[in-house]
Amino acid sequence: MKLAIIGQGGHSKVIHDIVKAIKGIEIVGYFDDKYDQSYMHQGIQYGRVLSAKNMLDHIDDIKFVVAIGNNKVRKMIVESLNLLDPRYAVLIHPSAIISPSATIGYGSVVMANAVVNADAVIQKHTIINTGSVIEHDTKVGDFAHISPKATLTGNVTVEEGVHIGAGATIVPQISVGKWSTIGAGATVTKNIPNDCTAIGTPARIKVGKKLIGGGQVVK
Ligand SMILES: CC(=O)SCCNC(=O)CCNC(=O)[C@H](O)C(C)(C)COP(=O)(O)OP(=O)(O)OC[C@H]1O[C@@H](n2cnc3c(N)ncnc32)[C@H](O)[C@@H]1OP(=O)(O)O
Repeated sequence: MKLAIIGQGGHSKVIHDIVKAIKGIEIVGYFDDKYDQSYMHQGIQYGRVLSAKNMLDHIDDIKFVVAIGNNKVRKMIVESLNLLDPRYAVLIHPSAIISPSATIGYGSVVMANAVVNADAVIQKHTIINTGSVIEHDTKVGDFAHISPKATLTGNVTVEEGVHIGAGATIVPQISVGKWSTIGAGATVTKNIPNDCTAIGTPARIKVGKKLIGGGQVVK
């Protein structure tokens, strides 16, 4: 497979290592807005993010991955590129364990030692980061990021754009609403609405300096 990597920050270094570990993938382009102009070096194309699309003129079977950790920026770039879903690669580190009944959407990346169990549904352009666990029947929405060592237990729903912080745990049956953030190390025991941040054990919703949960202001 020929692959162009879009984004050249810290997250993309890890994706680069995954690509090398998978074998059989040839990197044919790196794209980032840090490159002022397009140029070719040792057979690899470099250029600004949106110029990645021009690769389609030269390589019919090329695939892309948007290797940017920020969920909103990743979505913005995918929308700007406006490519068909199958143009995006699914990259899974060889040490990850994926159930045969789980599904992983286009553009998603599963990092080393992650586990995705039976009937889990991972949608598009997600990051299933190092050592995270996605348990049976759990759904992870488009553009979500499950950080290292986070655990989504069974039948959890994580909606579009959610960021689950490192080491956080979501207990069974719970849902986390669109574009919300769960702090590192939190334990989420109640449903979390859209567009908010929750921290701690049990997790409370953060409103400015205050933490709100179970209908009462905790602090
Ligand atoms: C490979 C990778 O690196 S993947 C990236 C993984 N990234 C993560 O896991 C980060 C997840 N993000 C966090 O945990 C963040 O701290 C957030 C989003 C929860 C909060 O961020 P902010 O809104 O900027 O909060 P801020 O840093 O101002 O802290 C506000 C208060 O909450 C506390 N706080 C912040 N995060 C947490 C947390 N995870 N758990 C408990 N308390 C926290 C702070 O100590 C501070 O307390 P204080 O007011 O008593 O001093």
